[in-house]
Amino acid sequence: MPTEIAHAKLNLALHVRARRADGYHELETLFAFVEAGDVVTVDPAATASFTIHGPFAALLGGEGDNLVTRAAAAFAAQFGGGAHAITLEKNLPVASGIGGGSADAAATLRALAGLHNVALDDPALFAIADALGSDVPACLLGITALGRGRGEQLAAIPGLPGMAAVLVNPGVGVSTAQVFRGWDGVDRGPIGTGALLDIARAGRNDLEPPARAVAPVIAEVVAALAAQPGVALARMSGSGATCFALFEDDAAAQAAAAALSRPGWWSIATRLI
Ligand SMILES: C[C@@](CO)(OP(=O)(O)O)[C@H](O)COP(=O)(O)OP(=O)(O)OC[C@H]1O[C@@H](n2ccc(N)nc2=O)[C@H](O)[C@@H]1O
Ligand SMILES: Nc1ncnc2c1ncn2[C@@H]1O[C@H](COP(=O)(O)OP(=O)(O)O)[C@@H](O)[C@H]1O
Repeated sequence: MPTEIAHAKLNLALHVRARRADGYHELETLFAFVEAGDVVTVDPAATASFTIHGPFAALLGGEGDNLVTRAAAAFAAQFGGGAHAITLEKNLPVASGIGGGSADAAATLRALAGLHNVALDDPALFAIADALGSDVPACLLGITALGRGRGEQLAAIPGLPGMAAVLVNPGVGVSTAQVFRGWDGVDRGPIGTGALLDIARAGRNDLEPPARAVAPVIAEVVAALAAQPGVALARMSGSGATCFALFEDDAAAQAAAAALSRPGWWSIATRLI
């Protein structure tokens, strides 16, 4: 049964550079992925079906409109391949800045591409990902990369595989569009050059102030992560509200995840891939 992990995405830094006429924003972002993720399974079937289960399934409001089924429909329109039985194990919080929906769509495309002998670097597959959302091309590749444009212009960069990471979501969903609308319009400059951890630490997430205005608890989460022993970087990811921290070792990450376990909060220790 073709199974793909929809790895959670982190924005180790996210610089908003300009507002565009098409309603999107010009970004520079350091994309990284962690081991933790949703799980998508795709099987050829006589009739199409889609089921969601897992800890955050209820937050998706049923099996109707979903980035997984949208990805499957776009794949079928382009490449054919017949009907599929698709399941989604929803382990990641929804609308949370770690690209859960984007990662699910990308995992669906990877599974279908594998089943139907479509190369992962097929430009038509990339075009489907691009049309599904700004983060879907990055999730399709699933590698550490510098993203430009609205996030779809990708250049691979050396990552930090195995580095310990903690993800914490304070249980509030925030709208990506609303957070972008709250950006103050000030271009604070590009991401630097050098080793990933150095340029990430020297960078910032320009969406953190507008996200904090929507969900003030984000400031508390970042401060709590930054105060943990062994922390190398603590920041909000994407448009929030999930925050992450990178740690010297797994033991420090596990201790931090335990220290940040509060009622209504989701926290996990994982690793960069
Ligand atoms: C902020 C980021 C950073 O990686 O991540 P998330 O918070 O979603 O995880 C992404 O840029 C989000 O990408 P994605 O979630 O795919 O967004 P899309 O569906 O393309 O766009 C949703 C809305 O966000 C705004 N948007 C998105 C991307 C961008 N570069 N500029 C924008 O202004 C637009 O208002 C758009 O209508
Ligand atoms: N499979 C999916 N998983 C998560 N969200 C989905 C999915 N399909 C559609 N969505 C919708 O996409 C929106 C963005 O979700 P998500 O990708 O989790 O957030 P973000 O892009 O902020 O990380 C949510 O509001 C949700 O309703």
